[in-house]
Amino acid sequence: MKAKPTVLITGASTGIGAVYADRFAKRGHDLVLVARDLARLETLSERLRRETGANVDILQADLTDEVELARVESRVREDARIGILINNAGASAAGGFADQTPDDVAKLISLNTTALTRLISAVTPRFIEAGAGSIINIASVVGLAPEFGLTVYGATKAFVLFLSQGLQLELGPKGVYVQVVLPAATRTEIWERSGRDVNALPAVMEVEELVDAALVGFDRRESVTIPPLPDADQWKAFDMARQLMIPNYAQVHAADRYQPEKALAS
Ligand SMILES: NC(=O)C1=CN([C@@H]2O[C@H](COP(=O)(O)OP(=O)(O)OC[C@H]3O[C@@H](n4cnc5c(N)ncnc54)[C@H](OP(=O)(O)O)[C@@H]3O)[C@@H](O)[C@H]2O)C=CC1
Ligand SMILES: CC(=O)[C@H](N)C(=O)O
Repeated sequence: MKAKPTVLITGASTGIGAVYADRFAKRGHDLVLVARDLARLETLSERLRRETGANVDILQADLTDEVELARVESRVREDARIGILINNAGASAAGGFADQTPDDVAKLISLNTTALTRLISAVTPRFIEAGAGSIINIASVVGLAPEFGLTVYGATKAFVLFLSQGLQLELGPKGVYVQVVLPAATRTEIWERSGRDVNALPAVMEVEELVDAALVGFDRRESVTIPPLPDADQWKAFDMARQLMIPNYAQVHAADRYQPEKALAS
């Protein structure tokens, strides 16, 4: 048996997921690649087998389809060789909230949050029992900035950040490492797929640089990795401001500014 855990990567047919596949195969890991486009998955897996000698399995699945998602859940639940889960598959959508139909919105939520959460839920009991395992969740800086105008997409990514931080607190002491990665604009097909021109953006990172930077964070066992953010202290200050509010939430009375008599007087 190989000493290195097998890595299951969702959304591995192209973009960020395909580069993760390349990098983990070159590090000596076997892979399970998940996406819808079988031809692309086969081309990538053949190249990786040839170049690295890795065992590469393919699981063709639309993660918004309950039955197909259940097959991927079974795989992560039952295959004890899988020790790293990369929740990368995701999509964005053009236009503002009012331009998107209820079905558009539901599909984004289903792929970006429900599928990701179900896969973590499926793998967690096994990782806890082993006292080991890693989960990499791909969020986005958009989840920190409603100002970008990608409201539902950003909300799904805020969910991924929150979920990852909660899981770090719950699973970290049980030996499970959870990393959340927040890329900013990266040159992949996601832009064209969501009807936007990547070349119109002011600054775009190349996908290899993004993944290699995220792996530096992974190797350091960082909890939150924001490859494009120049000053790490900005994230620390933001997170500290959030934590400083926590002791102030438990109160018997509403704050003075909400006391009706004081509000009337002001
Ligand atoms: N590129 C960017 O600027 C940024 C990207 N991100 C995030 O990075 C992640 C990867 O995106 P990126 O590589 O850019 O995007 P791409 O569009 O290049 O790749 C998306 C991947 O997800 C797969 N996928 C899409 N829909 C489904 C589905 N329904 N079921 C299964 N797989 C699916 C695609 O494969 P297939 O079509 O074969 O199913 C593909 O492999 C996403 O979560 C995205 O939100 C975050 C911040 C910035
Ligand atoms: C890929 C997107 O749609 C988004 N702008 C992001 O940077 O996450």
